[in-house]
Amino acid sequence: MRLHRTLVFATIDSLNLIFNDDKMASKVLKDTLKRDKRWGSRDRAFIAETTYDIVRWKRLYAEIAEVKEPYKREDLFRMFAVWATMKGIKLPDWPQFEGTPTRRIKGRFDEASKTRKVRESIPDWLDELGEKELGKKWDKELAALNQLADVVLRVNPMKAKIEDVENALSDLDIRTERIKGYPFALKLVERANVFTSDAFKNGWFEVQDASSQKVAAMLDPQPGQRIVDACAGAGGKSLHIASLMENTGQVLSLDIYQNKLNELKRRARRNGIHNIETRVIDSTKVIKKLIGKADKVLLDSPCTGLGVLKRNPDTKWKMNPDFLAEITKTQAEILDSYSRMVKPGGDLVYATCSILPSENEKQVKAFLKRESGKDFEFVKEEKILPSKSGFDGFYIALLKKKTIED
Ligand SMILES: C[S@@+](CC[C@H](N)C(=O)[O-])C[C@H]1O[C@@H](n2cnc3c(N)ncnc32)[C@H](O)[C@@H]1O
Repeated sequence: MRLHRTLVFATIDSLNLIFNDDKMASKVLKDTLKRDKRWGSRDRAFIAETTYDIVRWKRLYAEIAEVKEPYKREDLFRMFAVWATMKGIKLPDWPQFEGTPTRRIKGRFDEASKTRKVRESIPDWLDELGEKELGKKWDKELAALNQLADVVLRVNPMKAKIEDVENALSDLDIRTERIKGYPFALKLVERANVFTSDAFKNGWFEVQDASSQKVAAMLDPQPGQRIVDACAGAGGKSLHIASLMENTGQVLSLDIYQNKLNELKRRARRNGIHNIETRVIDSTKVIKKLIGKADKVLLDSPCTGLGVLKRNPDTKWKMNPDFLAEITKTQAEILDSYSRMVKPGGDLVYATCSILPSENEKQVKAFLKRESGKDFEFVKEEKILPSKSGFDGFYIALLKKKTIED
């Protein structure tokens, strides 16, 4: 592989914004990739994949390159040189790479790999937290969370059948595979930009990880029901739920951010979905008005996002040790307050994209012991571990609200 100056420079610029200006990787890349219209899909893929790789392995590469934060521009080039050397890519004779000790890099890699937190490239506090919460399982999960995420699609049954999407993408030379046990999922055999396809523009599918597709399945929405998706965000789960209800009944999608709900509405239009109504939670009244009104409530709760590190590797650098305490408090408040929307005999699904017991099963157990949870009983839960599923880490619990006679 030959390295192109503009692409390497765009990668270095992106890393500078992510590491030194605390910008989110996804947002930085979105902007960077708009910079030059002449870039083809391979050029864009190079910038995005290389940037994400170096973000994922930041601690390991920094240790090998012997650079410390805040990274100067030449430090970022040294980290890039480590990335290229580890991939077996020959460095060009640019001044930025002068004197790179290519042979020593491999030796330093072996040395650095002896310590888990350096080998797996994770901050000390997060490594300690993972071990405290997951014990021996942490080793395997941490390694799995450093694997590149697959691109998984969810076919929208309101617009297309799974074979329609397979054929449409195959016409564009994009190969897909079905995933056993996930009726609407298609996995891309190789990464590709599917967003420019007509099939996507016409709402035939959304990009949604396989584990995330299990959340609506656990909720088991039925046509005609009234379902509240209380932390709906941009609507990944709302769209799935609404499509399973075949555009009947009502999905009420709530969030504290109006801009996310606006995006949800745009996606619903593209998906041909008409049974979603959005409401921003701007006061406690929004929830109060809905007490006892929903057949089912989904709490796809805000969380540390530790289950989706393979997709968002910058989370591990942006999170801080206080965040877990803050977020578990919010999760408990959400459970206490929003569970009141479930009608007697109705269902409550609590989900996170985390693998930490304190955000998951411990949170549910504590809720069931509190006054607010006394009318609910535990039905089942699924703990999806990245090492076992190969997809994102998720937790999903189903609780039932007792009927008045109970
Ligand atoms: C895990 S994300 C939801 C993802 C979304 N359900 C999807 O499938 O695309 C959690 C969401 O909870 C929202 N949120 C945070 N605090 C909240 C609160 N107190 N009440 C309701 N939503 C909240 C966030 O804005 C975020 O969109």
